[in-house]
Amino acid sequence: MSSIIAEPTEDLPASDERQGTSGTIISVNGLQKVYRGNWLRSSHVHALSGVTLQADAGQVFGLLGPNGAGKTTLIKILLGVIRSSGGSASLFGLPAGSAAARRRVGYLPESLRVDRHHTARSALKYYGRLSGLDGTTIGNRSDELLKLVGLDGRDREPVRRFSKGMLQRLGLAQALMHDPDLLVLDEPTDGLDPVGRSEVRRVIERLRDSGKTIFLNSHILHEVELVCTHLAIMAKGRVLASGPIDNLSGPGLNAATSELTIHMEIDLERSTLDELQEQLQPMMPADAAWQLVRSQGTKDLWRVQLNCDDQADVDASVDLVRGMGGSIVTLQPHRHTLEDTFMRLVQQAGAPVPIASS
Ligand SMILES: Nc1ncnc2c1ncn2[C@@H]1O[C@H](COP(=O)(O)OP(=O)(O)OP(=O)(O)O)[C@@H](O)[C@H]1O
Repeated sequence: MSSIIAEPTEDLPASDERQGTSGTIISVNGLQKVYRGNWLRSSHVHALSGVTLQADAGQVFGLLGPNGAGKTTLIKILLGVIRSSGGSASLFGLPAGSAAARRRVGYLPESLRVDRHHTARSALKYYGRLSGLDGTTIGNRSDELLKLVGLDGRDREPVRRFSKGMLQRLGLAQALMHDPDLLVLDEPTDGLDPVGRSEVRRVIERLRDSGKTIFLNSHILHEVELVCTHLAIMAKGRVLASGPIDNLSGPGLNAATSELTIHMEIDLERSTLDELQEQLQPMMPADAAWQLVRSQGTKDLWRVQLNCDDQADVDASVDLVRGMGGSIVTLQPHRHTLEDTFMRLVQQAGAPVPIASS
C-alpha cells in the first residue's frame, strides 16, 4: 500500500505512474439528466443539459455553482448512484459507475454518519474491512491517515466528542483508506466553522501537494479559490466556463470575455473633454460614467474606466489621450476576481446567485 504523503519508494511507482492514473481521470461528454415527473411532481426536471468537462491526474478540480446547478447530480452519476439520461461519463477510461471504476474512487459525502460509539481508529478499522483490507494494512494505513488528518492524538476517543471539523477530517481519512486514485468530495467544508474549514482545507492542500487527484463540488467560492487548481462553473445544468483557476481570475485578464479593464485618471484642458469623451465612448462599460476628481484653472482631472479587448487597445487609448494634450496621472488594470467572473456568468445564464463567497 503506497503512502499518500511520503515520497514514492523504489518498489512502488509514484501514483501518477500507476496504470490509468496519469492523463485524463474524469471525462464527461454531453451528459444529460432528466428527473422524470411523478405523482408528486408533474413536470420533468432537466438537471444536466449537456455537461462536458475533463479532469486530469493531479488536479484538484472544483465544481462551483449555485444551488440547483446540477453539481450533486453530476457526482451521483460519476459514482454510479444514478444513471444519466444521455451523453457519457468515464473514470480512468472505465464507464462511470462500473465496479472497476468505483473501486478506485474514495468518496466523502456531504455529511458522513459515523456511529457514535466508534473511536476514530475503530471507525477506520470498520471502513477498512468494508474495503476488504487485511488487519496489518488497516493498522498501518490508519496510523498514516490519522496523522495526515491531524487526529493521531485523538484516535481512541469516541467520535461523539468530536467537532464537525474533526468528523469531516475523519471522513477524509475514511475516503482514503483503500488508497483510491481519485477522491470525490461533496461540499467538504459546508456547515463547518472557520476553524473547521481551515483544518479541512489544510488536509486537502496536503493531498493536492502530494499529487492526489481530487474532484470536489462547492457553492463556497472562496474555498474553491483557495484549494482548487482547476474549475468548472455550472448553472442551470450547464458548464458556463472551465479551465485552470488562474485563467478564470487574474490580473486584469478575464478569460471568460478576454477583457482587460483599466482605470485611468486623466488631466486635460476642459476644451478638449467633449472630443475625448466621444472617442473613448465605445470602450466605456454601459454602467460607468466619467467622474470629475478636481478642477484647476482651465484643466480638469477625470477618472474613467475603459474595457479593452487587449493590450493594443490600452496602448491606443493612452495614445489618444496623449495626442489630445491630456496627461495620464494614474493607470491601473482592474484585477478581476473569480467572484466577478462567477457572478457575471451565472447572471448571464439567468440563474439566481444566492451563493456564499466566503
Ligand atoms: N431526485 C430528484 N428528483 C427530482 N429533481 C431532482 C432530484 N434531485 C435533484 N433534482 C433537481 O435537479 C436540479 C439539480 O439538483 P442538484 O442537487 O444536482 O443541484 P446542486 O447544484 O447539487 O444543488 P445544491 O448546491 O443545492 O446541492 C435541481 O433543480 C433539483 O431540484
